Amino acid sequence: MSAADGVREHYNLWLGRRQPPGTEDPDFTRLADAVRRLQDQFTASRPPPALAAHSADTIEDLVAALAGYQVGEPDQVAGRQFAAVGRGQTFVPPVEIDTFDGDSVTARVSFGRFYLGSNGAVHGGAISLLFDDLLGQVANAPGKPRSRTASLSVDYRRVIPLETELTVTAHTSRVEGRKVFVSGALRSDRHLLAEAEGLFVRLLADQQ
Ligand SMILES: CCCCCCCC(=O)SCCNC(=O)CCNC(=O)[C@H](O)C(C)(C)COP(=O)(O)OP(=O)(O)OC[C@H]1O[C@@H](n2cnc3c(N)ncnc32)[C@H](O)[C@@H]1OP(=O)(O)O
Repeated sequence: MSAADGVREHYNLWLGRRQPPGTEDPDFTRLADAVRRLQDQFTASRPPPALAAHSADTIEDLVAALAGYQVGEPDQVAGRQFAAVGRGQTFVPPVEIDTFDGDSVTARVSFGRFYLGSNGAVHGGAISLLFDDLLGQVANAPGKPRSRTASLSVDYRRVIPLETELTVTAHTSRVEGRKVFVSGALRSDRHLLAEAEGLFVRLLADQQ
């Protein structure tokens, strides 16, 4: 399967499950996209004081409006909007899944200005976050017991450019008892940029 087949919803891997029918929320998806763009614009902008104050007023009004609709984790929408890039989880870099076969995944990602470290390079923590999330999804793919990250090692091979479409892949390399080892790589069209090795430990009943 590929994204070109028009079955993109099949690759919504979070917890390895499709979004329950009837729970799509296009307005929330739009909101999540707006939050991402706000993060990028905020990071990149140097507004005059009046605009900074006006922006703060506007955002504070929005925070107050949303405060009336707080829900617990089971009812949370953010991170569960599978039609949205990055499933509406605006902390994790915006990943678009292309292929997934149960044990391996290929995806694309482009880091906006929000993820700048310094001197033009993507923040190293954002790369670790990308790998933790994607490798974690592979470890928690459909039919597999729930696991958590015990260890994550990242090798930064080259400076990772902002605002450039990159390919990220992950696959289960081996399983030893409760231990699931997942490998990942981030590439540009010319270079290997970073690699990761993750150890995900399957949870015991009292750890769920
Ligand atoms: C769908 C999801 C997508 C998002 C994915 C995001 C994933 C995450 O970020 S999860 C959040 C971050 N991680 C956590 O909060 C986990 C915190 N840690 C824990 O809860 C525990 O340490 C836990 C559950 C991982 C392991 O604890 P426990 O069940 O007691 O395992 P334990 O018996 O010590 O170890 C089991 C095996 O793993 C090995 N192991 C455990 N930790 C490590 C480690 N850090 N390094 C190497 N090996 C380790 C042990 O040596 C042991 O190996 P063996 O069976 O060969 O002797």
